[in-house]
Amino acid sequence: MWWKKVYVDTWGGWTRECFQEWGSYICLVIPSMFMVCIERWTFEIGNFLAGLIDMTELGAQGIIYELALVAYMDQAMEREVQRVRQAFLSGRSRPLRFRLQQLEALRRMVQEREKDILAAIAADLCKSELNAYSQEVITVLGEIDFMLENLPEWVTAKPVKKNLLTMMDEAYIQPQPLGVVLIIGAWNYPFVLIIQPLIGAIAAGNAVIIKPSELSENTAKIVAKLLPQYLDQDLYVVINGGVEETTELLKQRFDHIFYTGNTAVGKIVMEAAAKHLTPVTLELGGKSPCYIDKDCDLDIVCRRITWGKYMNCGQTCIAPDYILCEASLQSQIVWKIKETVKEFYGENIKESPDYERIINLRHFKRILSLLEGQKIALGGETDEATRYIAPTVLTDVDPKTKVMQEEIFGPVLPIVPVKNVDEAIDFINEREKPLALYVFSHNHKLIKRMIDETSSGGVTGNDVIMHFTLNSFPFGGVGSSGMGAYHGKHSFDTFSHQRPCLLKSLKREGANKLRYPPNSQSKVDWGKFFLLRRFNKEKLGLLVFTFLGIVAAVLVKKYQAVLRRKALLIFLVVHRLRWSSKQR
Ligand SMILES: NC(=O)c1ccc[n+]([C@@H]2O[C@H](COP(=O)([O-])OP(=O)(O)OC[C@H]3O[C@@H](n4cnc5c(N)ncnc54)[C@H](O)[C@@H]3O)[C@@H](O)[C@H]2O)c1
Ligand SMILES: CCCCCCCCCCCCCCCCCC=O
Repeated sequence: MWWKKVYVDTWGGWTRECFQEWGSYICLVIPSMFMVCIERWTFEIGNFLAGLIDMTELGAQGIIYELALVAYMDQAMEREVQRVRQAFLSGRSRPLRFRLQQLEALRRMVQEREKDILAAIAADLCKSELNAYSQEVITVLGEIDFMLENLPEWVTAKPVKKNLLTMMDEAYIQPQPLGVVLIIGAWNYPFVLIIQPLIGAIAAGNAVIIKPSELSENTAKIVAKLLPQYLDQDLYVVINGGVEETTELLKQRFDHIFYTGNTAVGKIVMEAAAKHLTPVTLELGGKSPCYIDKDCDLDIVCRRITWGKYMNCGQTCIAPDYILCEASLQSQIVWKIKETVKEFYGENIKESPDYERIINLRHFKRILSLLEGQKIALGGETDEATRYIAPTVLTDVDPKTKVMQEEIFGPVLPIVPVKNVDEAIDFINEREKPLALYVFSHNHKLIKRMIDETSSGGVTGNDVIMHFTLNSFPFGGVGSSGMGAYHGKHSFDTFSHQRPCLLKSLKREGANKLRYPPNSQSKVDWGKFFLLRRFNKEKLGLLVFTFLGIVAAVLVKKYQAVLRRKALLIFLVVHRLRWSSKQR
């Protein structure tokens, strides 16, 4: 029956997760039209009954339970966000000491539970634990250390330059937390993509709801299990679930939404955020081009591209999506990539612990469909049972074919021949702005030109991926590859409000009279003088005179005692001279 599927999906997804995590249970088994499933004690009884009755046999009543579930989910989401907001409003996430403690606790979690985390990532992506460590855990630990080192400096108020009207006042920028932040993660680097933004959000003093990707379910589960054991349970909450649950979650009001994933869903997230005027950071994808100039060392170039393209089986947002180069370079590139693949993964790639698998059957089939009608110069072997796709290179690819119309996100590397760098630049500029751009050449000027004449989220010259590792860089897209950025200080800024604070004195009202009504030409002239530093020529003399007067007054006040002594001395000397001349 159709409802069974819906029912089982829901039961098997967020609902079960959520109730397990909250330590309460759901009641759905009272065979009656009047099912009530709101309060915890009801769930406890219901859960007991659920053990006794096979719910899938309940027929039409299942539909009612399903409706009750949806209604419950609405309320549950709302209550959960409310709970986190209350925790934020308590103010305890704000003090620097608390933020540092939480970041240290997070670091402890990663270190103490490293094995569990690596096992979960490995299970989701068929990834070796060594690779999971170097691609995800290192990044997280590095980011925490960087935050702990710099946070005390970042949280302090920064004085700003003042104008003549505020020169006697206190003016500074105070970074402040935004409030409750929603972080939605993607499956391809399932740990780092939720924990790295979490680090920034904690550092900035926010409360956070994390929604990991349902496709990397092992990592989603381990994060939901571990975080409450180490972090404040009311401020930092994990909600697991799929599209249905994320849709419910997006109906709630947040103070910032940080989303990582594909561009189409990015639009859904932004639309939902717009209903509450919630600002968003969208870490999206796209087709990242890689231009290879003929003036370069092809051995090194191909080794670096092979590493970045086939890492995580091509499922990396900033993997080189396709190569642009002169047609004559193609065969050499294919040959050198082939040699490198052998060097990296051995003769039998399937046996290599360093070669991952495609996340699910849907993506497997999607990637296979991109190969149709293409000239496969390397690879192309596949195995549906294990979702294996060999490192593949396509040559002489027509830009109009499907493989060049969507982000590949798999181990398939098309080469599109271009005549020269001019054509490569035009090719890039005619398409959506990519998340990353790569250019290889000995010619530094050519690299600079490529950077100046194109746009992309980030660029690496003579390598791939590596700009991601530098946390002094803002990491993010531009145009359809995203908006906003994070990593290091950029994360802190993303999750902070830069609040301008001006503290005036209630004294010196004389100067303030200039801005009070009634207005006059003279007041406007003074305004021009104070704010624009522009002088009315006719009044220049008067201004200079006033200024000199002020200077004289200040000097007199400051050197009063000295002047008095000097005046007395002069008087005595003059008096003495006059007296001696009289004597003569
Ligand atoms: N810029 C980056 O940092 C970055 C990093 C990783 C991946 N990506 C991009 O992400 C894409 C791959 O990820 P994905 O999108 O397949 O991941 P995904 O399927 O895990 O989806 C991402 C998140 O969106 C949620 N989601 C999916 N459909 C939804 C809907 N209809 N409404 C609301 N929420 C929904 C999912 O639950 C998940 O949490 C690629 O385009 C890749 O380039 C970008
Ligand atoms: C000596 C061993 C050094 C190991 C470190 C090597 C650096 C590895 C860098 C991996 C970077 C992973 C990229 C993650 C991108 C995630 C965002 C997009 O999907």
